[in-house]
Amino acid sequence: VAYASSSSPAVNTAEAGVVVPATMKAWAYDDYGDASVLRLDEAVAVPAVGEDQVLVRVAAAALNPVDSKRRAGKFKATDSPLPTVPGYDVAGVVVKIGSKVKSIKEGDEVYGNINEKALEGPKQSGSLAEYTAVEEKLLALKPKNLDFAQAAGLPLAIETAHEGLERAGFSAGKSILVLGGAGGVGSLAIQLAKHVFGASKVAATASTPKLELLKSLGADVAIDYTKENFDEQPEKYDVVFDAVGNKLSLAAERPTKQQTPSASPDNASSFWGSGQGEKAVKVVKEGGSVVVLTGAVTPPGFRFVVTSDGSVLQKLNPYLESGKVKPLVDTKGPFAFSQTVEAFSYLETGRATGKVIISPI
Ligand SMILES: NC(=O)C1=CN([C@@H]2O[C@H](COP(=O)(O)OP(=O)(O)OC[C@H]3O[C@@H](n4cnc5c(N)ncnc54)[C@H](OP(=O)(O)O)[C@@H]3O)[C@@H](O)[C@H]2O)C=CC1
Ligand SMILES: CC[C@H]1OC(C)=C(O)C1=O
Repeated sequence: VAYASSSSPAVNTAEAGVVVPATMKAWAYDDYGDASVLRLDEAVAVPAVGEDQVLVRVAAAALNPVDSKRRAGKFKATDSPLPTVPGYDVAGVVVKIGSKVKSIKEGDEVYGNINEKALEGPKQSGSLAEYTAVEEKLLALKPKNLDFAQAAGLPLAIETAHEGLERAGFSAGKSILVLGGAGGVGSLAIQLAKHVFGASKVAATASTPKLELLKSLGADVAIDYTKENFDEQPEKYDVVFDAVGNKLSLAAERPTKQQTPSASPDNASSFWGSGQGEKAVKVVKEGGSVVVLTGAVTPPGFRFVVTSDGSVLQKLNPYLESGKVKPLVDTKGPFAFSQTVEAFSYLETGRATGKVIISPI
């Protein structure tokens, strides 16, 4: 199947000893729907490389909720044309560079989120493939101490955590409550707040089995949301970061699950949380802000959509290479490339601890 490419078709030829095939294996879908629309295509055209792009031989990819929401057609109005090869996060080796590429060379080990604007025309040919083409400005050199699977899980989640903290004006000496501290974004929001921004206090929520994990990431206080409601605590915070987000209902709309102390995560298992933004405003200090990633938002809450930026990864690389900030890979993975549907099904339970990784590819 040929995929439209944003650049003039380039002939994939042998360059500098690297043989780039004309076709590749990739996961794709022709229609919107649940994970059953995914198919493994053995002969997808290797994407052409624009003058400002590089071609990456994919070693690992990470799944994000936006992949599932996009496949469900939630953003079809601004999506690129079908068929789609999904996947935002990539880690791999550069095998071809465009004529205007300056800071990356063939053989470099890189990582990044391949879609500058997550919902506005995401690439038709994504990272769940043997090759993907991506703008140099969206990539950074992989941290030397991380393997490809660990690196692949960082870009979109760490860029979201970083952008949310920046937009909230978070800074040293401030306090923060992270809702959903065990997730891809939440686990990085805790670490960045504590170890990069210099938080005076970090509190976070998760279910019972994950409380010690929150502490290990840097949380001073771990709140078990199955036993207590964070919005009934007396403490108030300079920033509340809602990294739980909203549910993904592929089926007909269901009533929003109200979080109650007796609720167990299993009751919410098919949801990405139930949008905690409204309750978050009850525990934010006067003049503080609430970071909302999806769903309803009321002031002092704000919502944003992550922008991919290789320079943010570059800036955070020292924290990653020193071990101050660590990737969290869900131990059910990494999933084999052939197990991508199973991996999406697991992600869509809303119970992933850190990132769901596909590797090797
Ligand atoms: N606006 C934007 O640009 C972006 C938006 N998002 C959105 O943010 C949300 C989170 O994304 P991501 O981190 O990748 O999601 P994940 O799939 O990684 O989140 C899974 C985690 O959520 C936790 N969780 C679920 N419900 C609750 C709850 N009620 N309270 C506390 N923790 C809970 C689970 O912990 P447990 O098992 O203990 O419940 C689990 O560890 C999604 O809705 C996503 O679409 C993400 C990135 C960018
Ligand atoms: C509405 C926010 C949307 O954008 C991303 C990247 C998600 O995961 C979303 O839900």
